Amino acid sequence: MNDDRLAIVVAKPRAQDVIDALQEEGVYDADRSVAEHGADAVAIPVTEAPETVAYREVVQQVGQPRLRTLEDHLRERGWTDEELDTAPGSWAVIGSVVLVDIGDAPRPEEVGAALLTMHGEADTVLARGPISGTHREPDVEVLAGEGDTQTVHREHGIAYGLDLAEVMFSPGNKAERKHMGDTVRKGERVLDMFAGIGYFTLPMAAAGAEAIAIERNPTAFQFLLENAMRNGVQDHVQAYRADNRDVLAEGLDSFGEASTVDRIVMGYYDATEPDDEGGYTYLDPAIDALAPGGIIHVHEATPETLVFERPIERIEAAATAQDRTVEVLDTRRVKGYSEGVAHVVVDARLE
Ligand SMILES: C[S@@+](CC[C@H](N)C(=O)[O-])C[C@H]1O[C@@H](n2cnc3c(N)ncnc32)[C@H](O)[C@@H]1O
Repeated sequence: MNDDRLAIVVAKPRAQDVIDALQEEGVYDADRSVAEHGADAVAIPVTEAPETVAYREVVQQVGQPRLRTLEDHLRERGWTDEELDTAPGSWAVIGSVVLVDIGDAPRPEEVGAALLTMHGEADTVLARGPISGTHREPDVEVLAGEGDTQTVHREHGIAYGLDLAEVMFSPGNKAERKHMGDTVRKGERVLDMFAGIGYFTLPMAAAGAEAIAIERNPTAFQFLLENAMRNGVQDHVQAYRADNRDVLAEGLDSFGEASTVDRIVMGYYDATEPDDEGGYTYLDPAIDALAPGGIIHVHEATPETLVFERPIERIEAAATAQDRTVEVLDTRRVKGYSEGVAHVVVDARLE
């Protein structure tokens, strides 16, 4: 473990009080010298975030010290104000990996080293490039650390094993992953058409749903199977490595499943894509497989001017073509997708 991954910064006159409390709680290594930080403050390296009673008492007396920011770290490395303006404002910690959009920042490896110092739980920092292709494969570059891109990310009680160099993980979809676990009922039959490593399948199966998960990327599929076992839900996940259109064209019943499901998740930006014949590539087979009264969760990357209108219109058009009626239950913005384009979800019940 890096010795200086986490540090608290306090004004010098009070620093000794804080050090005493930290030593008492065993989170400060007394053999290490206290680093000078600016003219009037001291950076105190600690081995874990201090959450202890004695520490809180000190904070009550001297005020809340602050954790060192990325800006603090880069300033120490000589970054100018102008350069700091280009430093990343946010990043994600996924298991043992820090994932950062490096943008126009100079000296990315210094950003990597600083982030590694700040995140004691991480051993690798990756710069995130574009995610491309229908398999949604990421392009990443190791900035700092051991370069181990395989990790297990824990979120809302679910463990997601993955290799960030091989498959995507979208930190911005966290609330949506939780929502899918919260929304299913025990015993419900659900179909995850774009399952990936189990982003939505796992929380739904853990909540008691019986899930059919389809994923065509072999690497993501391998993680999906491992993750079902990792979370102890393998008996509630029936996984198919296939194109969902092929599975649905055959009919779920030809695979020994019930012919329809109660709920379908379409976690793919192009889920509402029209086809060349006036229909919809994925919506048509999905609606066909949805039981009367079933619920569909449709994701889309939507231009801001068309937010909610376009995905709702497409769902309605596809449903009408199959003599089904649509009740929109909810609409959500998940995150920004690109300049002027939002990642949105529509939940709808189809009678
Ligand atoms: C965008 S990723 C999953 C995103 C995920 N829902 C999330 O929250 O981050 C979409 C997945 O669908 C898979 N996929 C795309 N088209 C597919 C198809 N026609 N059949 C099966 N899987 C497909 C891709 O390989 C990818 O793993």
